[in-house]
Amino acid sequence: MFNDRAIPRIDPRRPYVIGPSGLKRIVLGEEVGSRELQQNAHGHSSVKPQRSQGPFRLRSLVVLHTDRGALDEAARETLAAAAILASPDTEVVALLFGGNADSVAAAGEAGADRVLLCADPGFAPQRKLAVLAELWQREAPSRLCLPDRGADADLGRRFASRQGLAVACDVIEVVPGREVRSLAPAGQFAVQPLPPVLLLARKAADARLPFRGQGNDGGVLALPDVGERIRDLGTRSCPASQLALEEADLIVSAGNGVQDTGGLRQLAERMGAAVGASRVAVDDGRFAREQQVGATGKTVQASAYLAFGISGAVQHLQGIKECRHVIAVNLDAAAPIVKRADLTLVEDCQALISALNQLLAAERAANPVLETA
Ligand SMILES: Cc1cc2nc3c(=O)[nH]c(=O)nc-3n(C[C@H](O)[C@H](O)[C@H](O)COP(=O)(O)OP(=O)(O)OC[C@H]3O[C@@H](n4cnc5c(N)ncnc54)[C@H](O)[C@@H]3O)c2cc1C
Repeated sequence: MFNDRAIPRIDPRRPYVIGPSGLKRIVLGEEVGSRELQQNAHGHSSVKPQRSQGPFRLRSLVVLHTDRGALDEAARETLAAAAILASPDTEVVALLFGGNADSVAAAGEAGADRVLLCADPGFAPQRKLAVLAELWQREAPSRLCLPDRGADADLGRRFASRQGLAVACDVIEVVPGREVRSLAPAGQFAVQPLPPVLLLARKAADARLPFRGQGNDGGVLALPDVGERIRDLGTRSCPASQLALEEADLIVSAGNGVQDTGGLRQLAERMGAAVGASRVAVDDGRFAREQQVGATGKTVQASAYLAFGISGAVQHLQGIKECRHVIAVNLDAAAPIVKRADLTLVEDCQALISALNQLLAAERAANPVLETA
């Protein structure tokens, strides 16, 4: 175990990183790659060069579940990592579950040289394992990369276990030909010899590659009927109010500027959002202690954090530093939250909460399906 808080990442903008042990860790093809990137950045060329023209002798396989054909950031990062680690004679082959023609092009841009598509029947691990096992045998890749999240992580672990292959999870760094480093608790990371199956943590690689893959269409793989014995019971949604704040993707949060707490709770319920609060609003008894966000409350990671009447004191901002988008509603255009927010509405929050509630109520009345959703 190493104790190193400054965790190095695979960054294609740099041809390599020298680690604490003095090892050159990440090889970004040739040094030419970084010069091409600089040229692109200065507008000398808008088309990215191909990582490799081939011919290919080896293969690296990436398996991804798309979101209705779209590649999310974790998928792009995994393709980028595979492409960064591939030698010029290694072809990056991507298998996309639920992909379409658009995803073939997107995967090519993200670093794939050949893209294979396969239907996604949902949770069907045995059928997917059969496809993957066949592909593994046919292509004989030297490495399999998947994002360590959701369906990809599940399939990667099952595949490694079924094939008796060593696997590294939560990988944040790869030393080509040698070892991988994975996240471990308390700012540490664990080191293990480079295994054939890599499950990559978020941000293990920068998805903005200075090159692209060949993006060839490798055709469609059929899902074999292997008599799936695992039954998919589907997913059930629970009211956002029952969700732990740390798990919520959308949070409506109230500060001292919110007087209409009933209206705010109603808005959160109608938006399917969890409710958070500043310490002042909690101390005042308007919200429960477990709803407090900040240094002495919860640290949240929502995609969108709506801050109503919150000044944005440093202790509060500490709790929302990992939120993707922050929208602030405040009467004071100079409040500190404005600097952190991606969008600020200089507006009375009572009036806005009431208007949004009316809007959502009217929308539900016009579309009763939303009422039961
Ligand atoms: C050791 C320590 C730990 C702390 N930990 C935390 C913590 O974990 N979390 C936390 O939140 N705080 C914490 N605090 C408190 C923090 O310093 C602030 O006091 C607190 O965050 C302020 O809460 P607020 O923004 O809701 O209230 P205020 O500072 O009172 O701000 C209210 C804001 O609402 C705006 N406003 C008022 N009326 C309206 C209206 N009608 N419409 C729109 N906007 C309006 C105002 O312009 C203002 O910006 C901590 C403090 C200390 C010392």
